[in-house]
Amino acid sequence: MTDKLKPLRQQIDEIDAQILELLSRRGRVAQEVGHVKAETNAPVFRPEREAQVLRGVADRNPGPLKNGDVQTIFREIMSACRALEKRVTVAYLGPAGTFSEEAVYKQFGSAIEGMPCASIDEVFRATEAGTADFGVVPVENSSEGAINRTLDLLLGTTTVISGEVSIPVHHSLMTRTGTMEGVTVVCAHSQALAQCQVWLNLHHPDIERRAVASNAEAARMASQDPSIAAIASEMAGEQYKLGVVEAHIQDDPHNRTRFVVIGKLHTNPSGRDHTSLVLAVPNKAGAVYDLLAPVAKHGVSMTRFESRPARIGTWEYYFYVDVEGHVQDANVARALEELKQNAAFFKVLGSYPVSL
Ligand SMILES: C=C(O[C@@H]1C=C(C(=O)O)C=C[C@H]1O)C(=O)O
Repeated sequence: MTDKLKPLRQQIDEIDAQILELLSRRGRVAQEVGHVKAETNAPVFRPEREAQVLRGVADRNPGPLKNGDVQTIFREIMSACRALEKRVTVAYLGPAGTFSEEAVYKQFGSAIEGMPCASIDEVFRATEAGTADFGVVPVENSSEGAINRTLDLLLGTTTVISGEVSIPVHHSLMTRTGTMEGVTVVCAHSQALAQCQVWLNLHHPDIERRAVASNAEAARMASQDPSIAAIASEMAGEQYKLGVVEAHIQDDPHNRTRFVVIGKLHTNPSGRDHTSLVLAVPNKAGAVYDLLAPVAKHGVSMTRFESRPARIGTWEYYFYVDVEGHVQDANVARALEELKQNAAFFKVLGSYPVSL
C-alpha cells in the first residue's frame, strides 16, 4: 500500500511546486496591474473581469474537478491577487456566520476585510460614507420574496449595484444538546421562521417561535440557553458548537437568497449582465402597460418585476425592474431612453455581471 502511494505522492509534490511557482508569477503580475491602476487612480476590484475569468475556467475546465469547485479555487486565487493591490473592505449584515457573510465570500473570496453591521441600513451607511468599499445586502428570497428594507434603501442611495450573488439557503434546527429535550422556544430571523413554517407546524406545532435579529444571533442564544433551539445555517451552528436536531428543514428544498453588491463602482459590460432600475408612473389607466412597452419593443428580456408602495398615502407604487443586458448595450440603452420619457420617476440602480 505505502509502496504504491509513495510515487503518487511524489507526483503530487512536484505538481504542487509548479502550482506554487505559477501562483507566485500570477501574484507578481497582479502587483504590476496594481501599479498601473494606481497611476490612473483606477478601481482595484473589477467585477466584470473576475466574472469573465470565472466563466472562462468553467468553459475550459478539462476535468475531473467539478466546474463549481474549480471556480471556488480561482475565486480565492483572484481574491489573494487582488489583496496584493488592496484588501477591499466589505460591509454586510452580521454577525459572522450569517448567509450574508457567505455571500460576501462567494463574491469576493476570503482575502478581504469583512465588516459585520447590525442592520441593512448600516450596511448602506458604511458604503455611502466610504468606511466600506462595498456592501452586500439581501434583495430577494426564492420562497419569501423581496427584502423590503433593501428595496426602500436602494431608492435613495448614492451607491450603485455593482454585482449580484445568489446562494442556496439551507436551514437546520439546532440546540446545545442536539435534541429537543427541555426546549420551549425556537428562535430565528423572521424570514427563516417563515421559510420553515410548514415543517415547524408539522413537527413542533406547540413550541413558541420568536423572531430575533439574525439566525446567527439565534445560534448564539441557543449556545447559552438549553431551552432555546435555533434555526440557522450549519456554518453558524458550528461556530457556536450546536448539535443538529434536524438538517434542511426549509419548506422549499431549492430555497435561495439573492444579494446585491453596492458601492461607488460602475461596472463595465462582462458579456452577460443584468441591469436594475426603479420606476414610477403617473396614476392613470394603462400607465404600467405603456411604461413597459419599450422593453419588449427593443427585444430586452425582463427578469424581475417587483412593486413597493410609494408610502405617500395614495395608491402609488415604485416598480423595481431587472432586465437582461448592460446599460451600455445598444438595445438596453434605447429601451431605457424610451422608458424614461414615460416615467414619473426613473433611476438606474446599476448594471453588473449575472451571478454564477
Ligand atoms: C488583476 C486585476 O485586479 C483584480 C484581480 C483580478 C485577478 O486576480 O484576476 C481580476 C480583476 C480585479 O478585480 C485586474 O484588474 O486584472
